[in-house]
Amino acid sequence: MARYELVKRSVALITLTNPPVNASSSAVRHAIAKSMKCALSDPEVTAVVICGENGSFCGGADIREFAGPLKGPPLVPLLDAIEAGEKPVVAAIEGVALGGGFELALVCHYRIAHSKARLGFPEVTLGILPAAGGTQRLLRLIGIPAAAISLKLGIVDQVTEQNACEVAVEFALRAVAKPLLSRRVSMLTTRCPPDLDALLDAVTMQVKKKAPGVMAPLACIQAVRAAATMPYYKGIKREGELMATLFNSGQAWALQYCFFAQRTAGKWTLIRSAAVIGLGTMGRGIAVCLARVGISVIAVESEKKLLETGRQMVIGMLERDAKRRGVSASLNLFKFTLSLHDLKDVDLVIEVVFEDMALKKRVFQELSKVCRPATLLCTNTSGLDVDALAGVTDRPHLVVGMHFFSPAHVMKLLEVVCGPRSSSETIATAMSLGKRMGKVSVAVGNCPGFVRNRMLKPYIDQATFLLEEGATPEQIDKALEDFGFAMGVFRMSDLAGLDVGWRVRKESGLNGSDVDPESPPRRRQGRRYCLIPDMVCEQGRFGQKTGGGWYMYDKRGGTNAKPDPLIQNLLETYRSKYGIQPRNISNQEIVERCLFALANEGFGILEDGMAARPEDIDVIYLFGYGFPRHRGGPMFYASMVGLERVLKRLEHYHQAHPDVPHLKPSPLLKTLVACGIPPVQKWREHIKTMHSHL
Ligand SMILES: C[C@H](O)[C@H](C)C(=O)SCCNC(=O)CCNC(=O)[C@H](O)C(C)(C)COP(=O)([O-])OP(=O)([O-])OC[C@H]1O[C@@H](n2cnc3c(N)ncnc32)[C@H](O)[C@@H]1OP(=O)([O-])[O-]
Repeated sequence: MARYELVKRSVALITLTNPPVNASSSAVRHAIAKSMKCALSDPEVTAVVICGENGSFCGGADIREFAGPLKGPPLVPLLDAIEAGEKPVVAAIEGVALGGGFELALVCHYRIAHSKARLGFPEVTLGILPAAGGTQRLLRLIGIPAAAISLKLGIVDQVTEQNACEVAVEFALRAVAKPLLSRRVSMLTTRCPPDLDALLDAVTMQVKKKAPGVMAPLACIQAVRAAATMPYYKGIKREGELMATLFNSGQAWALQYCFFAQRTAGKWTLIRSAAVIGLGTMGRGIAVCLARVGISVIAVESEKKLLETGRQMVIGMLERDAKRRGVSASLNLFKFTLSLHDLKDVDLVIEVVFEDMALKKRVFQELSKVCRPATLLCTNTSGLDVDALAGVTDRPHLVVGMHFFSPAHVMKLLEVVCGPRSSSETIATAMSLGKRMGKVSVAVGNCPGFVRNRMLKPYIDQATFLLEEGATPEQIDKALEDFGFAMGVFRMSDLAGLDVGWRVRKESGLNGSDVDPESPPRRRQGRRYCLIPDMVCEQGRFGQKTGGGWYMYDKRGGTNAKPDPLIQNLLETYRSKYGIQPRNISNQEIVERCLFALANEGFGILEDGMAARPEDIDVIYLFGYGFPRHRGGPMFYASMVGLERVLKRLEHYHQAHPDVPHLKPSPLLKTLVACGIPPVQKWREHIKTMHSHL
């Protein structure tokens, strides 16, 4: 609810953390009190800066708490104590400082505001008045009457275009030696015009005319009178009395009701209830994503034991998630069942069963029978044909892919897979549901692997070919990490698990009993194939979860990757078995082969109309594979390198490895080079095939 840290050795930085607007809930007030105590008692700390997380200082008291009894430390003594403290406190205001948030800023000894910050007292719109000294301090600061911008009025000490927090920390360091007395706003005397009574009477008349019968503005005028005529300690008492009357009035209840009603009315949605079929790792993550945004979820499993395990895991995840966000876990939104018949009324179903087409088809056929005709049927397949599933239902237009990435409740990317028969409304609903769940949703076409996984294949293939040719997993990872990836390809594969890819390769006849016995070594289906990943899996090494994969780990689930002599051995044996003379491979070759193959597939995807634009591909890689943001994404990176150079290098590598089709430059890349290399944003104009929905 508030983070406390020491910056520049002597400034205590208190960051309010209560999304979305850092309202001063009881937990936030408690955290402020605790942090201030820490800051004032720590001899290292010479000054304090208070700011809010995510570009918002504080939206005031937490209105949701108004309905219940007051919990946590009351605001007035808390704010008075901040003002009275012996160390300078600076407010760093970005976004909003409203109501109690503005009052918090007013007790700080200095205020630094971003030029776009909004400061004010909207309490009258809630039927109340600023009741933590706001009416008393603001008037002492700016006098009566006052209307102009904050800096001129002297509300803020500095306006900045920069990061207000950083500016405030520097400001705080300079403020350390200065006396605080004149900075305590409650000690100032309100500047009053000589005709105060006449002025306030005139304003009262105006208010009565403009808002007849409305109590809060009139109470505000009385509070202003108190600020003008009484010392602070009496004025604040008067403010409190006026608040007490307003707070329990029907007008305040009605206005606060309107505040929330207005926001609820805007939340119209097609999807109120959903079902998740399959409670494996993915299904559980998806179920949590749905419940987190208030959608009721029916979770389905095929066996009692699996259902019970899934139930316990989901509850654990929800509780941890709710604790982290400081809200209560939405367990009541869940129903767990073994029967698909319970899904007859849901608005949307997400199928997350095993990656097996026949099984998925059976589920979709069954869903067609049990769900009402308007229910959307979504699949979380990571690469199977969405249209083939649509084909077994009675409503192909309502079938769409929603491809989440593991762990689904953490990873931001969602690929919305548009089949040729998915209707625009279906796609729009899936896209908006993704947005509601806080995902970055990208609409993609229905091709094997969709965008993220389709591009990943050539990238990983290159890495394994480089292993054959003489590189080690450590060397390849290091080159990619130096490029900017948080993890190289092998460390990343160990984290994700190697078994899924192994199974997919078996199913597509690339290894196992379906392989043509006549096929030459290290070739499958007419192209180069590296057997090393299969050999690693055959040893039961599936990555971090089994304690070993491309690296070794100290335990199952361990994350500390160490080079494994066993892998080194395996590589040497492999090379000598197939007569490969290992060579020294440069980091440049590693980066070029992996990243140009990745981008080349991206050009292919654009050409096939499976992504609408290069920006979509880049966003998929930023959020779905941790592509280094400062490189812009694979397509933008290619444009930065220069498409001509990318083309030349691909031609060079393809010549050296003619049995690797992924290195053959895509026709779109050639076209773009031939037509003068337009900027990324214009590539779309050169694509011939466009997907109808993208
Ligand atoms: C002691 C002291 O003297 C007194 C007694 C007080 O301090 S009384 C309190 C005084 N403070 C206010 O009157 C500020 C009221 N809020 C606003 O004016 C606006 O919200 C905003 C800050 C200018 C942002 O506008 P927005 O257009 O960007 O988004 P939004 O959709 O409006 O809001 C985004 C989400 O934030 C929620 N929210 C906003 N302010 C909140 C608040 N103060 N308390 C609780 N929730 C709040 C809102 O319900 C919505 O939630 P959800 O719908 O997403 O679940």
